[in-house]
Amino acid sequence: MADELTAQLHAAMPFTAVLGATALKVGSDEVVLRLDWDAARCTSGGLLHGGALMALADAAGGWCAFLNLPDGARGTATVTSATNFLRPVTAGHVEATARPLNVGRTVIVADTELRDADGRLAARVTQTQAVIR
Ligand SMILES: CC(C)(COP(=O)(O)OP(=O)(O)OC[C@H]1O[C@@H](n2cnc3c(N)ncnc32)[C@H](O)[C@@H]1OP(=O)(O)O)[C@@H](O)C(=O)NCCC(=O)NCCSC(=O)Cc1ccccc1
Repeated sequence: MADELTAQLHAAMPFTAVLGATALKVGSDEVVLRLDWDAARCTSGGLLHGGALMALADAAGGWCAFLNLPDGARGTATVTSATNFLRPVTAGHVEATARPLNVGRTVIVADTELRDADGRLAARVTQTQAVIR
């Protein structure tokens, strides 16, 4: 099941394959993606790169927004994204859980928590996704 979801993720958003993200759960109420810590994904000091964390969160939030699109919409695009990095990820993995904060006619706001392998909140991302018709 996870392999199938990951194949869907990589087909829909090819950069997630380059990133090395995997999909654990996909639904309109919650999308969960995962990224393993790896030295190649780090900035200095062995910290998982902020851009990698933001890319993971964007993919989770974007997929969640897509699954909440109103009838007649054909897609979604990120128009703003705000991130707070609350603690570094230096080992293990990080999981991004995206949920819809508000589903509007023209804009969907997704709220995404990134937690480390111990379940600690490492970052929080709020994204605004445009509804494309
Ligand atoms: C250090 C601080 C910024 C502030 O912490 P505070 O508000 O004072 O919070 P608090 O005291 O509660 O500590 C919480 C935890 O913080 C850590 N820690 C705290 N102090 C120190 C210290 N002196 N030294 C070392 N670590 C320290 C420690 O783990 C601690 O946990 P513990 O208590 O040991 O269990 C923290 O929020 C942090 O590391 N955030 C993550 C930053 C990050 O990983 N950014 C991404 C990579 S950068 C990038 O790629 C750029 C980029 C971005 C975007 C795009 C492209 C590129």
